[in-house]
Amino acid sequence: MTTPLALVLNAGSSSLKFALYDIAAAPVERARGIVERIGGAPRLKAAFRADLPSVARDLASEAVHDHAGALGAVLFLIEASFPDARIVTVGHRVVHGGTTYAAPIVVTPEVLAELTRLIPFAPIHQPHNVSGIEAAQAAFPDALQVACFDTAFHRTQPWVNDTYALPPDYYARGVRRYGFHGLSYEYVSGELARIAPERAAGRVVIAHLGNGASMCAVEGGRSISSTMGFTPLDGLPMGTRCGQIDPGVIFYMLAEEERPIDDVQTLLYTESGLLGLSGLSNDMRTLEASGTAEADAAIAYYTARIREQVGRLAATLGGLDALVFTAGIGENSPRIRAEVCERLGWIGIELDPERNAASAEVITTSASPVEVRVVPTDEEIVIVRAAKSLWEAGDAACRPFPPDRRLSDTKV
Ligand SMILES: Nc1ncnc2c1ncn2[C@@H]1O[C@H](COP(=O)(O)OP(=O)(O)O)[C@@H](O)[C@H]1O
Ligand SMILES: CC(=O)OP(=O)(O)O
Ligand SMILES: [Mg+2]
Repeated sequence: MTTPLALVLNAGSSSLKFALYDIAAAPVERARGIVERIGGAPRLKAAFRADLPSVARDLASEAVHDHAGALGAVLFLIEASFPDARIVTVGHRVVHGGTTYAAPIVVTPEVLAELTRLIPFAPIHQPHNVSGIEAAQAAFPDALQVACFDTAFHRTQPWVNDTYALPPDYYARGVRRYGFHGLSYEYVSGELARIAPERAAGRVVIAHLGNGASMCAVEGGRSISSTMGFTPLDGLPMGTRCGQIDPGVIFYMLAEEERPIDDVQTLLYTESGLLGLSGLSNDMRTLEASGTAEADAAIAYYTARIREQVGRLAATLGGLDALVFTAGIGENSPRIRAEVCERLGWIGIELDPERNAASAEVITTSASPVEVRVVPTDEEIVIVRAAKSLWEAGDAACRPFPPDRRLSDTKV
C-alpha cells in the first residue's frame, strides 16, 4: 500500500480511540477502533473499511489494563492489519496546550518538553498524551507527529469568562480557565453549522458527556464559556472526577484530615464523581442497568448539575437557541437526556419522548422554541484534517503562536 496514511490517537481518561485515514485527497477513513474501559474490564474493538475485509474484532485482553498496554495493542493491530502501511503523519489529541498552544502544531523536542511540563495540570490525561507521542515516534520514526489541543477552541473566550478572581499576576502566569473537549466542540459546532445553520448562528450550548464531561456556550461557532477550568477536574461531576467543589473542602482534607496532597488528588480525580457517589461504577451503562438507590442518586446528582449549567450558560449567552448532546453518554442515553431536560420547560425545551428514545437527530417537538439535538462527535476527523494540512505544508510548518491576550485587549 503506497497511499499516504495518517494515524490518529485519541487518549481519553478511560479509553484510547484510534483511526487510520488515507490522506491522498480528502481524508478517507480506513479503520477505526477503541480500547474502552481502561482500568476496568478493557475491551478492544476495531472496524476496517473500504477495500479491506469489513470485520469487527472484539477482544478481551489481559494486557490492556492501562493506557500503555492499550496503545501497544492498537499498534500491534495496525501493524498486523496494514503490514505495508505508509504512515506519514500521526495526529494526537493532547488535552492541555497551556497558554502557548492555540492551534495544532508539529511536535518538536521543545514542544514535547512543554507538553510534559503541563502534566500536573491534566494528570489523568496528559501523561497518556505524552507517552502516546513518544510511542508513535518510536513506532513511526519518519512520520510527522502533530499535536491537537482540547484547550485551543476555548481561546476565544472573553476575559470575564476565562479568569479567576485572583490577583492579575496569576492570569499572566497561566492560572486561568482553559476549558477542554475543544476538538469535540469544534467538530460538533461545525456539524451544527452544516445541518442547522440558523440555530448554529445563534446561542448554542453543547453538552459533551463522556467519561469526562463538560459543557460549552458557543455563539456564532466561537466558545464563550466552558464548565471546565484550569484543569479537567472542574465543572460537571464525571465518571471518576468530582467536578466543581468548594476549595474549602480541599483545605479541610489537607489541613484537618492531614491527607497527603497526592492522596487528595487521587480522590478527586479517580475515586469521586459517579463512581464515588454510587460506590459501584464510573460507567453510565453499568449505573443505568443496576437500578440501585445509590446508582439512581448518582445519576440524579449528575443530571441536576448538567441542568444547572444549561441555565448558567444560557444566561451567559443571553438566551438559548439550541442544546446539543454529544459523546458516549450524550449520544446514547435517552434517560440522561430526559432527566436533564425534565425541568427545562421554562427555557423553551419541550422534549419529544419518542424521538429521544430513538436518539433522533432532533429530540424536541416541532413546537419546541429551543431545539435539542444529538450530534455524534468525531474528534479524530478534526485531528486528521490538521495533521494532513501540516504534513502537506512540510515539516517546518510550526504555526506561530498567537500573541497572548492582555487584559486591555479583552472585550468584556
Ligand atoms: N448506550 C449507552 N447508554 C449509556 N451510557 C453509555 C452508552 N454507551 C456509552 N455510554 C457511556 O459513555 C461513557 C464513555 O463515553 P466516551 O465519550 O467514550 O468517553 P471518553 O472518551 O471520555 O473515554 C461511559 O460512561 C459509557 O458508559
Ligand atoms: C478533558 C477530558 O475530560 O477528556 P475525557 O473526556 O476524554 O476524559
Ligand atoms: Mg473522550
